[in-house]
Amino acid sequence: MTQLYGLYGLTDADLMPSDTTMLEQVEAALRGGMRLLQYRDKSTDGARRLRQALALLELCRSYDCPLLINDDVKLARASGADGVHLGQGDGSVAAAREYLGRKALIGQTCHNSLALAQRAVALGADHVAFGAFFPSATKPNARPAPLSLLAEARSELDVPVVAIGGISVDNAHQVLESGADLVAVVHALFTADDIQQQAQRFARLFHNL
Ligand SMILES: Cc1ncc(COP(=O)(O)OP(=O)(O)O)c(N)n1
Ligand SMILES: Cc1nc(C(=O)O)sc1CCOP(=O)(O)O
Ligand SMILES: [Mg+2]
Repeated sequence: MTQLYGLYGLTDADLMPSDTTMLEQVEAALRGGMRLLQYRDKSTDGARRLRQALALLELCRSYDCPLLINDDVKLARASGADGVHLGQGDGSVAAAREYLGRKALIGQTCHNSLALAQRAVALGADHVAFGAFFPSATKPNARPAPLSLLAEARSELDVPVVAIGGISVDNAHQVLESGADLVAVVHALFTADDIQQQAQRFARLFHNL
């Protein structure tokens, strides 16, 4: 079973406008030690989304890094990705578990609510995400979540806990010391001048725990 731990990168179509830039940036993060990737793309071009998911999957496989698809269980199954990430409005976790099978990785956004996380796990999620812990350039209107929630989640839940929202190399220690198992990052990772080195900086924070 995959151990979920470490740096969790999310792709961003604005920062990665072509397949080539996306794959280059993701590969740099993988070389630096990224341990989980989410393909997050809000476009409606199904052919492009399938092509990109397949290309990411091939790349991720060569680094032994699982790939999750944001929002879209059908694309997760069609591409053969390792699983899916669902928001509260993205369909049922139980239906996703049924559709993708028992080995699939299924994460759900739980905002600032332990109750939502307990429900997600009861319905079949194998990891949960809380946020936003800091102001996010990618999602400026994300609902804030307190650091104290991470310790509570750690003691109440038996699944890996993801922290997201405005996480940087400088503030990540706060969510890690509070109990997060993974830090999910867009801006502070993929806008770095040297993405590989930036991923290494994030990865080192986990070694020092
Ligand atoms: C790891 C992780 N956590 C939270 C989210 C946000 O999901 P959601 O609320 O469905 O919003 P969108 O990302 O779909 O805009 C996430 N994608 N990944
Ligand atoms: C996709 C997403 N979801 C969030 C939530 O709080 O649920 S914050 C967020 C964006 C994360 O990007 P960055 O690292 O640039 O802040
Ligand atoms: Mg969503």
